[in-house]
Amino acid sequence: MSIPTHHTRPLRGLVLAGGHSRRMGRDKASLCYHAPGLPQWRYTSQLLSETGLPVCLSVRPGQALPGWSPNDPPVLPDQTNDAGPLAGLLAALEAFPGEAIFAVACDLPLLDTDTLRTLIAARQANALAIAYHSTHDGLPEPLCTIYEPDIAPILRDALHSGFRCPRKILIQHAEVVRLIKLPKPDALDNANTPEDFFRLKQSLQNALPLSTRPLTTHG
Ligand SMILES: Nc1nc2c(ncn2[C@@H]2O[C@H](COP(=O)(O)OP(=O)(O)OP(=O)(O)O)[C@@H](O)[C@H]2O)c(=O)[nH]1
Repeated sequence: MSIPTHHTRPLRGLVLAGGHSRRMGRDKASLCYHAPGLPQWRYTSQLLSETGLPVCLSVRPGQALPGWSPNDPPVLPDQTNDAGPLAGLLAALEAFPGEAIFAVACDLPLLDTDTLRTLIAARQANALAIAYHSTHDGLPEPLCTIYEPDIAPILRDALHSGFRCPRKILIQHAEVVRLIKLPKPDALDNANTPEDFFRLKQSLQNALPLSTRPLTTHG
């Protein structure tokens, strides 16, 4: 009889969209980088779906996602108020026991399916989390990361003790975290401020062939 290993557990995508976006000054999940009317929460969810994963959308309690319809993936509210993305992660691990969660922030406009697929292929027995090294400081990137089900007690303890920074949790439990190199160095550049929004939107437009670039960079 084969012994079940972590990487054989079913995997589910989770779009983290429950932030307050205070630095951006408007809801980061609703910003459109790729096409008018395509909010970043839906774009991220589509990327995860393209890798073949079922997806759900992580929100704060009582939060409505603008534009959400029953054709979109289901919404999963946090069980704890104002605890940041850790609350979303834990809500998903508890709602889908025995499943691993691929948690992806909604503020990564340069993310692509290759980056998601590379991380999925890096799952291995005994790694409770699989993450990329940050291009900027080499530390774990906690919000484009696979969390195996057995990491739930670690996250629950952290949440209850008020230690709510997912990156610090991964650093503190480095012995169960597998870190790999990002295939595309800017894939996890995140947009926190209006300046980030315009810079990353411009960078996406510059990557398009000249003939297909829109006339305006605003949207
Ligand atoms: N489910 C859930 N997701 C969150 C929560 N807080 C942040 N996120 C998500 O986690 C990711 C990173 O969020 P941050 O940039 O750290 O925080 P933010 O609240 O969105 O932005 P700031 O208010 O500017 O700090 C984003 O995808 C957020 O939508 C939360 O309380 N619950």
